[in-house]
Amino acid sequence: MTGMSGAAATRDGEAPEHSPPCSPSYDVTGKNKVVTVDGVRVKLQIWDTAGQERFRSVTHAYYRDAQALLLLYDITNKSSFDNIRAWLTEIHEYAQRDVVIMLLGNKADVSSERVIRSEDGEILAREYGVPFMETSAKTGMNVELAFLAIAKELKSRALWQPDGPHFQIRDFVESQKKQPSCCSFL
Ligand SMILES: Nc1nc2c(ncn2[C@@H]2O[C@H](COP(=O)(O)OP(=O)(O)OP(=O)(O)O)[C@@H](O)[C@H]2O)c(=O)[nH]1
Repeated sequence: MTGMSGAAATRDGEAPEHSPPCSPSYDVTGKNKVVTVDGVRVKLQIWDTAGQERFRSVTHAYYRDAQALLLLYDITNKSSFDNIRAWLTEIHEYAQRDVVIMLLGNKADVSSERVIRSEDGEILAREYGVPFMETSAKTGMNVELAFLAIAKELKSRALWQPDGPHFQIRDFVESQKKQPSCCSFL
């Protein structure tokens, strides 16, 4: 999966306030995920874009109401990485100003075909002030962590108090993320 996925959170059992409209370009089925954060079940309603090639035709309504956006590139595909800047420009223009953004470099299991270094993802993420990690949908590396971090951030915002502790999503991701096992070809 490359491109963008959006998420909106509710406490489990509540109906989401906003849903993306129906379109053949988006998979809006079967993507609800419940994450338990400190005893609170947070339901994430997740939807995907169909792939980076079609990002220009994305209907902005799909992510206008998203509370979180996961931007995925494929570490074996340079154009998917190059498209991330265009996604970020779109987000800046059309998404909610306080949307939670996370950058993910997927397919970290196929190190032999890697063309994007982990540092390149880190540099891009730092430039935009967003958390970053590499993932593998195949092995599951860091996948649960990505959803957990989003759920924690959204729960923290929902329960925000001026004097309360503030969850720092970037620190959390940095402290928890696993690095891909390195590097049989080096
Ligand atoms: N090895 C490996 N393969 C993956 C991983 N994630 C996805 N794939 C494979 O990559 C291919 C494309 O995955 P998709 O999820 O369809 O990617 P997409 O960018 O959403 O593609 P479109 O929806 O067709 O635009 C599939 O064959 C997946 O099995 C991963 O982390 N590791």
